Amino acid sequence: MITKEFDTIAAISTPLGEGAIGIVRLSGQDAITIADKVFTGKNLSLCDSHTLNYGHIKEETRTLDEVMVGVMKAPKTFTREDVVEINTHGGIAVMNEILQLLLRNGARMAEPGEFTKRAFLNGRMDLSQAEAVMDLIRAKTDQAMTIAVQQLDGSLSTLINNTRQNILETLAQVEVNIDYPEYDDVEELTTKLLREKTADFRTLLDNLLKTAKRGKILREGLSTAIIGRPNVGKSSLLNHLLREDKAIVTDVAGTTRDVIEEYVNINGVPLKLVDTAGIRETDDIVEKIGVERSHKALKEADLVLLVLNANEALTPQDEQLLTLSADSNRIILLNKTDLPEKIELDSLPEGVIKISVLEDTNIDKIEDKINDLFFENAGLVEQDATYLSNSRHIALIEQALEALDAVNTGLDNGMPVDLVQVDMTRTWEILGEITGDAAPDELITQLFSQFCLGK
Ligand SMILES: Nc1nc2c(c(=O)[nH]1)N(C=O)[C@@H](CNc1ccc(C(=O)N[C@@H](CCC(=O)O)C(=O)O)cc1)CN2
Ligand SMILES: Nc1nc2c(ncn2[C@@H]2O[C@H](COP(=O)(O)OP(=O)(O)OP(=O)(O)O)[C@@H](O)[C@H]2O)c(=O)[nH]1
Ligand SMILES: [Mg+2]
Repeated sequence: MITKEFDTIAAISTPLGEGAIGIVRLSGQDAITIADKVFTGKNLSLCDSHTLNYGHIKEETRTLDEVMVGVMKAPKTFTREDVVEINTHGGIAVMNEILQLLLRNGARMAEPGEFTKRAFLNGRMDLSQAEAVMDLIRAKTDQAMTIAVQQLDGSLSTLINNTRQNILETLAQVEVNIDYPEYDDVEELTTKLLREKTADFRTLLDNLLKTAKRGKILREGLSTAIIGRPNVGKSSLLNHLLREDKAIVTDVAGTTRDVIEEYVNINGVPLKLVDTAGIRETDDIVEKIGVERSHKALKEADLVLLVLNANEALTPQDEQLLTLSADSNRIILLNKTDLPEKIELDSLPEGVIKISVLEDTNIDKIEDKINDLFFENAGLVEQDATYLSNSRHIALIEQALEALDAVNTGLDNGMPVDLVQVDMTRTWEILGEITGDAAPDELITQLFSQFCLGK
């Protein structure tokens, strides 16, 4: 493996706070020479690879810090270049001064994501794996983490590479048929092959796309709106699910004026809970804006928790909300069942859950129901499954499916095989954008620019 030659970059790779330890990282062909200029201790160029070495960082006679320096020699490193990691005390001033010193000694300030970009450009990982590095850093739940680690490990890459290889082989077979038409029915044979293969690829990509909905929820959270008319106990429910008092709860109708957003974890799935202002006709300007936002939250939500008061008869507002939410993924909650039941159960849709936030009755049933609705009772990520969770990948798989549809349409319309081949080739190219084999430079620049500094 020949690595491309780049200049030597430097950045602080740990958070810029008051950490116990901070890491200032160098990568590039001069990394070790530059580090040796400022490090007193062993001669780093003589050290074994993947060793940690004690010493001091000095600028002439002034000592900047007492450090440990990690040396990793190309090509067996994260970037496939020489990498030096100076483990400093984690103060902002210390890390900054050491970084500046390295820059004065010939290193260049790294751009966001540039270390990972080099790992990609030098062939250590493909684009989907580089994206997984970022997903992993951003993961907020166990499950989002599991998906990212699997992708970093190359699960998606393998699936895409195998499919692309399969497409190439199909295209090659078609070429052979065209070039050596030994049989009279070569046209028929070729069409049959293309049809069968297209169906196979479709099934595979369709199944992959089906994981996307779940993958997206696991990564971004399930946006959940709690709606209901004033005073039914929406904020109480939010607080209960959060196990803390985030929203103000009073017996005054119209207490919540604005939308409150909070995250809770249910079986490893993040719910982005949105508490809304009780929906009612109102003249109060602040409350009015809140109510409009509630309508918006309802429209945008993946899941709606509609709260009704069991202790009161159904009101026209309740009816309105029942209609409004009828097309959403909805769970109807009858709250305050600790009080005498006055609501007419017959007039409600099936599957209502009777709860009491006050007495903590049946709240766990809500969690079960969410599992039923979104994860068919299998909330956990399967260890070996490949999930699509990145919207760029999802869009590309959709495009690849469209290209396969075009192959089918072409075959149906009796188009010449070489024209059908064009759409098959396009499928191959689109899939290549996922792994970066066929990604334009601008895309690569844009993707890595979203990374954090020092990564
Ligand atoms: N200090 C430190 N910790 C870190 C990183 C880092 O760069 N530095 N990483 C950065 O993201 C992650 C670990 N990723 C890494 C991936 C590959 C190699 C590496 O040297 N790979 C060699 C194999 C070396 C060996 O087998 O001994 C290789 O792939 O050839 C190092 C770190 C998380 N923790
Ligand atoms: N008895 C009983 N009271 C409850 C229950 N849940 C909430 N409450 C009470 O109902 C009142 C209203 O609760 P909130 O949570 O503020 O209601 P809300 O739906 O957020 O009201 P708005 O913000 O005004 O729309 C408070 O006095 C709560 O203590 C319950 O399960 N049983
Ligand atoms: Mg409220």
